Amino acid sequence: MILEIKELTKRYHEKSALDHINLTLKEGVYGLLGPNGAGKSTLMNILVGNIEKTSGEILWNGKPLKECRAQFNHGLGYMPQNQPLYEDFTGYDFMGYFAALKEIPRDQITNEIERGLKQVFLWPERNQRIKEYSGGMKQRLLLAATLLKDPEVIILDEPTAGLDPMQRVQVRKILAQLSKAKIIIYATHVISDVELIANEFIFLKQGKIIQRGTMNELTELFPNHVYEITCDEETCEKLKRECCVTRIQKKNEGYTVRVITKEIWKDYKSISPSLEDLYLNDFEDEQLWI
Ligand SMILES: Nc1ncnc2c1ncn2[C@@H]1O[C@H](COP(=O)(O)OP(=O)(O)OP(=O)(O)O)[C@@H](O)[C@H]1O
Repeated sequence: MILEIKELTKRYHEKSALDHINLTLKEGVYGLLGPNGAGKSTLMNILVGNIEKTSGEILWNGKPLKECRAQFNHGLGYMPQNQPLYEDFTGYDFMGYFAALKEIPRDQITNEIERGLKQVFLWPERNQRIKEYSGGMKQRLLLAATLLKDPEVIILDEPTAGLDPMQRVQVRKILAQLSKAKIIIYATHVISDVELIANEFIFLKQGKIIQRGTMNELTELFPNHVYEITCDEETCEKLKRECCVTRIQKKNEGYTVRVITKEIWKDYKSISPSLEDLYLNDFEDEQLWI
């Protein structure tokens, strides 16, 4: 399975939402990270066929996607942002509706719905109306509908939007249990959602890929720029003014401050960067400083 994206560009009038994107995706989980307006949804909408690209090429197993769109979409599960739900349906009926849309054969529908609802731990609530579901239950139902028919390509646009930390963990666990023989593209600006489950990370900024790689590959590119310094309040304030501070902990002996620096500080011992450090460094101009 191979999805190749070559020089993909999408322009809205003069503005490039995607600017010559090149990506080769094989089986694995890809964390697509970037702030608001980076181009994540545009990329996913082009892949699923909702919008037209301006230029570039997408190949699915070596064939231009436009020549095998029906076949590609047949094995695709897409969970867009802000997907509407039929609030008067029960969870079970909603799955039935999606199963029909996905043309699951009649004799398999019952089993598929049961498998799907159990997978997201909603089987006991299957006969409740969706309007009685919590936000987390609704997201899990949408995920179950997306996973119907066991798609080989799964595209998720902010699947944990609006969820509390426990519910985020639940969604992460469901995704981590899926078969490895899939291409999963998971777009988010919440690092912790993908940090543990993605094999590779793609950082998108203003329509361009600015970083791409495994955690090791990305962190190796960024040695000696992250420090954890124990200091007094005055130094802590100075660091906040002058550096990118990503965490402050108040302790008995003072403050422990996690800092990303542009220069190498020879007097201090650097620590390994986390994915969040890399993200904050790359998108520093778009973040609020602590
Ligand atoms: N229909 C449209 N017309 C004009 N500009 C658009 C349209 N859709 C998206 N854009 C612009 O394209 C850029 C990329 O938007 P996109 O929605 O892909 O970003 P995103 O990374 O998904 O953001 P978010 O995290 O907020 O969903 C933005 O500057 C956006 O304003």
